[in-house]
Amino acid sequence: MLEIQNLTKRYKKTLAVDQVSFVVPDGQVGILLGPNGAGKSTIIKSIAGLLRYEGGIGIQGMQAKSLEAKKIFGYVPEIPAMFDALTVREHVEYIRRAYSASITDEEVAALFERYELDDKLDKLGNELSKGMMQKVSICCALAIKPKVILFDEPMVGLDPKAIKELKETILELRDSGTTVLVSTHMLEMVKDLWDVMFVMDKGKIIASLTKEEAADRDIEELFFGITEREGD
Ligand SMILES: Nc1ncnc2c1ncn2[C@@H]1O[C@H](COP(=O)(O)OP(=O)(O)OP(=O)(O)O)[C@@H](O)[C@H]1O
Repeated sequence: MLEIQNLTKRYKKTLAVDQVSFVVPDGQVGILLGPNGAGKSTIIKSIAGLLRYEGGIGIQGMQAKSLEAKKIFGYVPEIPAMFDALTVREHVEYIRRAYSASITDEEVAALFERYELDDKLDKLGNELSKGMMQKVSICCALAIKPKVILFDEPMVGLDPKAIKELKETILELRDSGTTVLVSTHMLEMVKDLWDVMFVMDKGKIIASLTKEEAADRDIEELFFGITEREGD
C-alpha cells in the first residue's frame, strides 16, 4: 500500500503541492493525472525520496524514507539515469546485488528478452538510445521485485512492443499484489490499466475516482469533465 498524508512541498515562493492525501491499496494501479505544472512530478519525486517535504509518505506501513521501505520500492523516473561505464547486464546486476534481490538468473534473462535487450547486454550506458535506457530502467526497477512501484511517464520514448509489454507487466504486478502508481499525460495508454484515478490541479487533488465509480465512462471524457469544470 502507498499512503500519502498531507504532503506539502514549497519551492521558495511556489506552493507546488498543497496538503495532498491519497492511498493506493495493495494490488491496485493508481494513475496520477493533471495539466502541466499541477504538481505530479513533485509528488512522484517526494515519494521517491528525491525532495524534502512536509507530511507523511508510507510504503507498506513504513516511512518511505526508511531503509526497509526503500528495499521494497521500485522507481522508474521520467528521465532514465544510466551509469556511463556499466553495461546493460551490469546495470541490472548492480541493482540485484545492492538490494540482495531474490530474482533468479532465468528471471533476469526473461526480463531482458521481454524488453528486447538480450542482444544489447554488453552495450555501455552511454551507448544506449533514450528508449533503451528507459527499458533498462524498467528492468532495474522490476529486478528488485518491488511491493510498491512508481512509474513517471513510463511510455514516453518506448516503441510499440515495449509499450505493450509494459502494460502487461503493470497488470501482472497488480495481479501479484504489488501497488502501482503511474503519473502520465497519455490517457489513451492507461485507459485499460487503472483501478483508481487522482486528478491534480494547482497543487491539489481535485478528484479521486475508482474504476467502479467511473463505470464505463471514457477516461478522456472523465478527465476533461473534471479539469474543465475546475477551470470554470
Ligand atoms: N525545482 C523547482 N524549483 C521551483 N519551482 C518548481 C521546481 N519544480 C517544479 N516547480 C514548480 O512547481 C509546480 C509543480 O510542478 P511539477 O513539475 O510538480 O508539475 P507536473 O504536474 O509534474 O507538471 P508536468 O506535467 O509539466 O510535468 C510548478 O508551478 C512548477 O513551476
